[in-house]
Amino acid sequence: MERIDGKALAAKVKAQVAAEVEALRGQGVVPKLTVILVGEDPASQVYVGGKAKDCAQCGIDSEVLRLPDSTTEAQLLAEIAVRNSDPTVSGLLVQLPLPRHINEKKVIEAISPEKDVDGFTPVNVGRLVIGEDCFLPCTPAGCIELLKATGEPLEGKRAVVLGRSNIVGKPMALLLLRENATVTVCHSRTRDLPSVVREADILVAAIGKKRFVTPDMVKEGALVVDVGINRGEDGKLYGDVDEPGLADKAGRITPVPGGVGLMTRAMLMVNTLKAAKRQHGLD
Ligand SMILES: NC(=O)C1=CN([C@@H]2O[C@H](COP(=O)(O)OP(=O)(O)OC[C@H]3O[C@@H](n4cnc5c(N)ncnc54)[C@H](OP(=O)(O)O)[C@@H]3O)[C@@H](O)[C@H]2O)C=CC1
Ligand SMILES: Nc1nc(=O)c2c([nH]1)NC[C@@H]1CN(c3ccc(C(=O)N[C@@H](CCC(=O)O)C(=O)O)cc3)C=[N+]21
Repeated sequence: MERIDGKALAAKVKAQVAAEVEALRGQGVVPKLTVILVGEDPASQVYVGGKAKDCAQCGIDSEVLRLPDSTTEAQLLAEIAVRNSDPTVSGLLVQLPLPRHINEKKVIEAISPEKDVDGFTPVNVGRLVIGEDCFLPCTPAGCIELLKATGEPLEGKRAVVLGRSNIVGKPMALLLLRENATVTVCHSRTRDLPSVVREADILVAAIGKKRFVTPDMVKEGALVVDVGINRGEDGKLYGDVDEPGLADKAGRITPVPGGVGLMTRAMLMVNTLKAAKRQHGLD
């Protein structure tokens, strides 16, 4: 299979954002992203560092608020409220997962929908479902951009999404539907999953299991988007798809690393720019 270059596409998207940010700054508007990180999760530390770097590349101001693991839910909600009403903050996100003593649902619901650059709040999810303008969740939006970059039409294709989480699988299915693909969603209760997956012209794997998708499950010529980020015992990153095993098949695949993760970050920059423009009546 041929690789779809997420690094190149992410660089292109960020360059476009940077050019628009520069123009906005000329009009006196400075986009800013605030990331709230609670606790010491090592993966989250890495992701948050990546986001700050992307902001710098795009000319977007960024602020990371690091709160200790002992932070109470009430304290976190109070910090969110401060950013919601701070006009210099364009986009606000709370890095997941949160420590167990904090209710994730309550926290997400506290974020102002106009600053919800993750697209996780019920208001944005609802807008997505009914096809209104909204902040698209970054990972599924990045997957669509990677698929479109292949130049292959998505319309009418049979798409299979592996996984039904609120942040990846479910919104992914909605975005593919919007592209006029015929969409099936698989999960842990799906019967005879390999035979469903074999039907896919477009396969999006987001279940969080290292190399779960084996070559026998993949149709010849398929477009495969590998969302999985699994750290192996060797310390390396592995996708949900056995990419080396697909070497001799026709089709295209996004690599891990170098695929969806980078596009997730690029789409966050797109959303932060969009938030800033809207808050200044420029969109
Ligand atoms: N590249 C990126 O930017 C991002 C990558 N990720 C990665 O994507 C992966 C998925 O993340 P996320 O959606 O948050 O994960 P969740 O754990 O929230 O969801 C996993 C989904 O996969 C399903 N599933 C689990 N095991 C099986 C199985 N054996 N057979 C069929 N279905 C199964 C679950 O089914 P059920 O609902 O029935 O339990 C669930 O719907 C992870 O590796 C994560 O690290 C996530 C976000 C961003
Ligand atoms: N509120 C919130 N929003 C998120 O968007 C969010 C989150 N919480 N929690 C965790 C997941 C995961 N996620 C990734 C982001 C970048 C890479 C990424 O840059 N990956 C690189 C490799 C990074 C590495 O080498 O470790 C790549 O795939 O090439 C991966 C995964 C965002 N998430």
